[in-house]
Amino acid sequence: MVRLCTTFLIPWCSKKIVVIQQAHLDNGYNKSYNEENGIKRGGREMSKDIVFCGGGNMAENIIKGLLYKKVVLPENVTVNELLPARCEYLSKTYGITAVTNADDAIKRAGLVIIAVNPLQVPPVTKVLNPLINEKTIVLSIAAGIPIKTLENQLGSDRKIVRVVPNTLIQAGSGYSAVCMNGCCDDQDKSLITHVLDALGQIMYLKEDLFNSFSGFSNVGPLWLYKMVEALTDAGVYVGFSRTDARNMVIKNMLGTAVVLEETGEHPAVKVDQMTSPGGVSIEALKVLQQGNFSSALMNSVIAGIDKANSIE
Ligand SMILES: NC(=O)C1=CN([C@@H]2O[C@H](COP(=O)(O)OP(=O)(O)OC[C@H]3O[C@@H](n4cnc5c(N)ncnc54)[C@H](O)[C@@H]3O)[C@@H](O)[C@H]2O)C=CC1
Ligand SMILES: O=C(O)[C@@H]1CCC=N1
Repeated sequence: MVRLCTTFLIPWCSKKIVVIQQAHLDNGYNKSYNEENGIKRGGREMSKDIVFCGGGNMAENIIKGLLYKKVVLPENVTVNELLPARCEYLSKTYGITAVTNADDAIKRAGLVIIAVNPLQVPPVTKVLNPLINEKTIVLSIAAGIPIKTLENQLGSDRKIVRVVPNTLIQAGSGYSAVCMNGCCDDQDKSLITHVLDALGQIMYLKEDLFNSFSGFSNVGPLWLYKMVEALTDAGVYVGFSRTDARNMVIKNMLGTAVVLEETGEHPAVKVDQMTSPGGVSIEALKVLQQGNFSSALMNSVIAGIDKANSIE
């Protein structure tokens, strides 16, 4: 099951609201990848070929997003992946080319995306080095590998982009952080923006904020998943079925996000409005404060950022 975003206009509000709805993988999301299933050739596809080095989870999520949003056509995507079984899966599922040696495709590519684990980056850049040229954009999503390191391996005259990708690509919501070296120009920036737009929102950041971005925004869904889990358990504890409890929590979470985004109000204002004197909410809030909820979250964010700093 994946989630698709649909925009609706609601009567009392001039802005569009994004409503996340569920769709079965086999019924829609996947179909649009495959031209035989009637993919429409819009006018926004990239004219350049994309090569992914590494065809793991992140590469697959990005490919899904790009194909679903029609940023590229399947015939313009090649994956260079070590594992033959993975190549077979990716090419069958998405109609793209996935091979263990993609040297020719790399030579032709406008954009090469490094999507291997950080320790696997040096062997990949060694392969790329003789195959890319000063026009190729090399975009790396490898956590904790700075642009300087990539420049050392590929040449400081190469166009290099570093991205910490959104972890909620499936929902098309969540920020990706981007920075690029001095070889990239405005045209490269608009191409990268166009590509990353398909995954969610984009934030251009100085590279020295990347570890903080990883520990705060990229890890972000983790705290929300844990909150859904804990609240669902609480719902079960007080007698609701697990399904009902989960549904209630998820709708509350979606609704809360919509209210905050649409009104721009501080969450404390909304809490003030909910807490009637001597009522139920203020009682719940008192006990939550005793559990040091805010402090636990802040410490957890800091721990993630510390870890990111220690890896780099
Ligand atoms: N998983 C996540 O939520 C996030 C991951 N990242 C970064 O994305 C990168 C990829 O992560 P995942 O997709 O989760 O890893 P993964 O382990 O699922 O995928 C890596 C793939 O690269 C292949 N590979 C290894 N060496 C290769 C080589 N020399 N040539 C071609 N293919 C090779 C492996 O066989 C594997 O399929 C990592 O650097 C990670 O730091 C960044 C943000 C979030
Ligand atoms: O845990 C990690 O290393 C990365 C950062 C956010 C998601 N995965």
